[in-house]
This record gives sequence, C-alpha cells and structure tokens, in this order.
Amino acid sequence: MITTAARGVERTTLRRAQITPNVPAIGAVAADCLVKELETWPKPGLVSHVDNGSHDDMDAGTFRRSAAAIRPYLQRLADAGALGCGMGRLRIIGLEAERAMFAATSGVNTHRGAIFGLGLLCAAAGARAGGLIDPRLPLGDVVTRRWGGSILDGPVLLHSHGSAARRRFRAGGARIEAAAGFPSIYRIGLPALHRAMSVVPHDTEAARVEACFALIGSVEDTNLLHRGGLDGLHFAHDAARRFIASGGVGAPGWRTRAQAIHDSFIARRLSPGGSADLLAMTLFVDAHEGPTS
Ligand SMILES: CC(C)(COP(=O)(O)OP(=O)(O)OC[C@H]1O[C@@H](n2cnc3c(N)ncnc32)[C@H](O[C@H]2O[C@H](COP(=O)(O)OP(=O)(O)OP(=O)(O)O)[C@@H](O)[C@H]2O)[C@@H]1O)[C@@H](O)C(=O)NCCC(=O)NCCS
Ligand SMILES: Nc1ncnc2[nH]cnc12
Repeated sequence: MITTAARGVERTTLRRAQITPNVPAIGAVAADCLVKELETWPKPGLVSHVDNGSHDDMDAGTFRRSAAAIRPYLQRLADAGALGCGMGRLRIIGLEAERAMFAATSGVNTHRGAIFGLGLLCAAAGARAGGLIDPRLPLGDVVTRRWGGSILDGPVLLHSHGSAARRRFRAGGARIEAAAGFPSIYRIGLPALHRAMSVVPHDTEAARVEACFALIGSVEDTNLLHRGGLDGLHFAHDAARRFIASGGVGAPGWRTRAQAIHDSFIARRLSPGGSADLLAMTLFVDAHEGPTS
C-alpha cells in the first residue's frame, strides 16, 4: 500500500520534474478510449451501451464508473513514466487503481486487465512525451525496453480467474502480451482499425467493431478460457475469423451478422474481456501514433 510519505515524495518530485505540456492529457485520452470501447456495439458477449452481453453482474454504468475512477491513476502512471520510474512504482499505482476500481463497482472486476496494459502504455507515453526516450519509438517497444524484464519477473496473482486459466491451459495472457510490446495491437488491432477506416470512413464505431472482431479472432484470451475452456476459445476464434473473412464491416448486412455472433456468445456465456481491453489499447496507440494523430 502506498504511504502518505511516499505520496508526498511523489508530489514533490512531480513539482520539480520537467513534465512536457502534453503529459497531463495522457490519462484523459486513455479513459476516453475505455469509454469508446464500451460504446462499441455489437461486441460478442461483451458489455456495451446497448446491452450487458454475457454478464449479469455489470452494465454500461458499472464500466463508466470504473473508467472515471481509474482515470487519475492512468494519469499518475503517465507522470511516473515521464519521471523515469521503474516497474515497482508502476505496480504500486496499478494496485491502487485496482482498489479504486473495486470501490467504484462494488467489487466487480471491470478493468483489471486494462489497468495493467493501458496503464503501461500510459507510462510509455509519459516516458516518450517527457523526453526520456526516442520519440519515434512505438509505445509497445517503449514498454518492452523500459519494463519488459520486470513485467515477467513480477509477483504472480495466485487466485485470479486468469492465473487459473493460464496454469490449466498454459496460455500466455496479459503479461506476455505487454512484455512482448503488445503484438496483438500492432499486428492485429491497428491494421484492422485502419483497414475499416478506409472502407467506412464516416463510421468510427464500425471501425472499432472490425478491430474488436479481429482481436477476438487471434488473442489467447484467458477470459474465454476461464468461462469456456479450449472449446470456448476455439468457438470464439472461428466465429470472429469468419466474420472478418466474409468482408467484416465492409460487407452488406454486417451488423446483422455481427449481432448473431454476439447472441451466439451470450448463449454460451462467453466474454472476451482481454480482447475488449486490447481494443481500448489499440485506440490509445492509434491516438498517439495513428495516421491522423
Ligand atoms: C498481471 C496481471 C494482469 C495479473 O492478472 P492475471 O494473473 O489474472 O493474468 P491474465 O490471465 O493474463 O489476465 C489479466 C486480465 O487481462 C485481460 N486479458 C485476458 N487475456 C488477455 C490477453 N491474452 N492479453 C491481454 N490481456 C488479457 C483480462 O482482463 C479483462 O477481464 C477481466 C474480467 O475477468 P474475470 O474476473 O475473469 O471476469 P469474468 O470472466 O466476468 O468472471 P465471472 O463473471 O465468470 O466470475 C477484466 O479485468 C478485463 O479487464 C484478464 O482478466 C495484473 O492484474 C497484476 O499483476 N496487477 C498488479 C498491478 C500491476 O502490476 N500493474 C502494472 C502497472 S499498471
Ligand atoms: N466491455 C466489456 N465487457 C466485458 N468485459 C470487459 N472487460 C473490458 N471491457 C469489457
């Protein structure tokens, strides 16, 4: 737990540090990406502004409260990145963010994966904007270079759904994704988002749907493994890949087909929460290094 004394040190250091003017915007951009992820429909099995997907313990309001509660911590992670902090400091802020999330959601895990991955990307954006690292380096590479080793060496959560699924199925999960510089964002999420933006330039929600399906079709999502085992993961991969292969959001009638896949996930109670987090992270990276940023 962070002590009052440690907080005082952090505040003093922040006052002294040369934080460039765009660092203070990083947390707000990240929280906005969480809201954009929420406001994307249809997302198979996931909660949105339209329905609760495969969940009966949370709705759009739960996610909005969670995003608002963790926003200041995402900014603190950006500030910590700009100050050159190591993984130990980032982990303390991340755990505080988790506590704020649980307080805002009455104990429901909405964004633990997002706090981790988006939090690291915020710290990377802070390090880059603060002049600590080559500004041309992609944010994913910044994460690998600065914190990759300690991400993999850090303490493991023994009782999370994800850790149980990772042990049972030998899956990778959020740490491997982050330590490797977020290959799912750079190889899958961003190309799908940009492809769809060129096909449906006036429909930004459709572009997010395309990126979401592309991610679900490829990510080894521990949420899918936790709820549906290997069968659930394969079902999700197949359905999402078929949607993309048949033209995605560029094909006529795409919304009806996407909704049918959403319904099929709900019938199996599948929820690709890791892919939802990676969609929010894709939007964040796009905001910082996309064609129009
Ligand atoms: C390192 C931690 C992330 C440890 O977490 P864990 O051991 O649980 O590791 P993972 O299995 O790897 O998953 C963690 C969460 O990351 C998301 N995720 C899943 N697969 C992937 C993937 N392949 N790549 C990236 N991210 C992935 C996912 O988060 C979402 O799902 C959460 C809800 O899940 P769950 O509680 O199981 O909910 P339900 O299925 O609904 O449960 P039931 O209703 O069935 O009961 C939600 O949070 C989404 O965000 C995984 O859950 C990390 O937590 C940790 O160590 N934190 C400490 C802080 C820290 O180090 N911070 C660093 C600086 S910020
Ligand atoms: N929209 C969403 N629905 C369910 N789980 C999630 N985890 C992150 N975003 C989510």
